[in-house]
Amino acid sequence: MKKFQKWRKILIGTEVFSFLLIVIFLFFSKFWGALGLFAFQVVYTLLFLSFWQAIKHKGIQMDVEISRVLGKDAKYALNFGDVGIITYNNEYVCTWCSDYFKEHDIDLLNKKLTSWIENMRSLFEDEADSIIGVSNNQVYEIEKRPDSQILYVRNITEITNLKKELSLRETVVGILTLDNYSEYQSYENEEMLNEINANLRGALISWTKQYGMFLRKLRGDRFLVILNKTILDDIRKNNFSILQTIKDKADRMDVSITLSMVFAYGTQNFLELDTMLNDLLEIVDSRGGDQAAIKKYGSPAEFIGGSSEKTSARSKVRVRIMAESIEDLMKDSGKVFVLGHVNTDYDCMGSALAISAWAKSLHHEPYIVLKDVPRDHQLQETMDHYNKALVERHNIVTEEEALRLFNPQKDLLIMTDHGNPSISSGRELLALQGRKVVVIDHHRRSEDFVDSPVIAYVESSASSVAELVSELLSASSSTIPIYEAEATLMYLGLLVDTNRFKSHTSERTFQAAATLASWGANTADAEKELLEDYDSFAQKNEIISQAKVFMHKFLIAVTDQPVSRTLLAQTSEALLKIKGCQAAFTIGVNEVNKASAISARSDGSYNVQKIMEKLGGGGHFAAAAYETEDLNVYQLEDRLKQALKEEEEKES
Ligand SMILES: Nc1ncnc2c1ncn2[C@@H]1O[C@@H]2COP(=O)(O)O[C@H]3[C@@H](O)[C@H](n4cnc5c(N)ncnc54)O[C@@H]3COP(=O)(O)O[C@H]2[C@H]1O
Ligand SMILES: [Mn+2]
Repeated sequence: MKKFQKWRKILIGTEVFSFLLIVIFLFFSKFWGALGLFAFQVVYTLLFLSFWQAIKHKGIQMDVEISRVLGKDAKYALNFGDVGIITYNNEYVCTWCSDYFKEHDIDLLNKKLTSWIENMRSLFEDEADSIIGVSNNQVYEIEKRPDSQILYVRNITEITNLKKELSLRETVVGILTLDNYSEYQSYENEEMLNEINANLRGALISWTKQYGMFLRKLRGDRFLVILNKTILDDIRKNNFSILQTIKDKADRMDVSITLSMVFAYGTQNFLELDTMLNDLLEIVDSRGGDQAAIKKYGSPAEFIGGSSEKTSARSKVRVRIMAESIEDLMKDSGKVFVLGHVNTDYDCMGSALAISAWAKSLHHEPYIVLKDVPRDHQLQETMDHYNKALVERHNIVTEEEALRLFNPQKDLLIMTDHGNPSISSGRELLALQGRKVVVIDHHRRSEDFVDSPVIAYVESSASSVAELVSELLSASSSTIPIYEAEATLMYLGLLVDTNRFKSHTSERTFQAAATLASWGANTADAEKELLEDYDSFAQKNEIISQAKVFMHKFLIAVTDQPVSRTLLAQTSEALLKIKGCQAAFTIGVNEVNKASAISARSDGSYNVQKIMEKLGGGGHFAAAAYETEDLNVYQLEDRLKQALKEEEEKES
């Protein structure tokens, strides 16, 4: 319309000019001339206005046909492909459109295009080259030609519906497992087993029937199910209520059996699905069972449930078998290299020392790859205290030194207190071809787990690796040189990881503590090692005073000052002492790498691991953490709050 504005100026110009002429005629008393001119002016104005009105109403429809612009063949091609073309002006008003729109009863000419499909805006604002929009239940794909004001439109309703339908019919395979069932099978009497089968297996079978799944028993405790995406969505909507049903029924019978389910989909390659299911089963098992894991091919796995901390299911038999297997592997290998995690803590160092002593007892040269790796400063102080004994009995080396000594064909790597190569002190060692790895860990296993370990002893039911290792060493028949220094460091690992026997403890934890005491742990002085200096005490209280209540049951404290990860952990632990606080989160800048870090703790009734995993971190049910260089502390606080809210909505 813009270029027609000049016509308005011409009209006004001529009107003024003829008005002046009329005045001049009147001045010279030429009445007839004035009257004639006036009549002409009226007719002229009326004509102009009606022309203007017509343009406004009908638009500047220049009678352009595609066939004239592009030739007849192109017009047929466009008709055949059912493609429409639109041109528009700077105000995003349609200035011309092809016959396609008339044929489909879409009236666009001279209308704002966004009034037809709202999200076309992103095309105009150059945010996207093509969009998918919906109008009148029809789905259109609209593409913009670069550097011009032309749009191509295609109706993709049918394809979209087919795709949706296809994805709903997509095959999903799953495996359902009753955790711990096999233990009962070996120890319980026939009568009890019958009751378990009738109650738990019965409930499971009728649940799968209710949803119309295909079900086949693989073992006494394991079932294969085949379903489709629609059914999976239904189960999800129901929040996998069967998990709770099984748990409740088991509670009533006083057996600790829970349900684990894994589902895989997203590929037609059944071998691929098989691998996905096996991986998921392992992950779910090492996360403690009682949960569902779903994985779409190519996307990260999603975990649902797991709202109970699994009670210890690690049988004495399993401990003995593990101890024997690890020992055999050490015997068959050359040197043994023990790897820990960065930000080394008591548990990691204590268990590394114990494994080093174990290897030594089998006459193998052990190396602990934890030299020059950032470590907790209290740990450093304790190690300084025991320096003489430690230097005498252990080789602590840098990764560089280890790389020179390491022979991938013969030597053995043992990862302790971690299973994720990216936080390992031996990242480059782990990347070498043909290396043999053993993992001993108590963290719930995440997806970033080291590739093809020979043995993975991952027990999330254990309080600490110190607990696991003290059991392993007790089961070994060799005489292991562990004295006060090693035992005290392990005992401190146990103390810190259980927040001084307050969380994540089981009967086995206290047994481990007793074992460590019998090996010479200085339990009386251990507490003293954990005393804080005044500065960190003051800093901690300063952060605590900033803490705010969130959603009535969380406490969140934020500081933009550089602090140690340990201080963040200690602050969250301190916040838990406040009444009504189910989970505490402390956010600060990690003094080592300047990343924004969160340390999360719960009183055991809330799963903080789930929240940290949602952000990209990990940990355990009651103690978890996350670190990122992409957000500042306040942005991280917002992300955390959002995650807490989302989780709450999901739960309700
Ligand atoms: N970037 C990340 N991504 C994914 N997961 C992450 C992560 N950073 C930490 N985690 C996980 O979160 C758990 C808690 O870490 P956080 O730093 O709060 O707490 C750590 C550590 O800061 C704290 N700590 C170390 N020395 C301490 C001391 N002297 N006094 C008190 N607490 C201490 O004890 C906890 C030992 O944690 P543990 O290794 O068993 O378990 C860790 C680890 O599993
Ligand atoms: Mn640790």
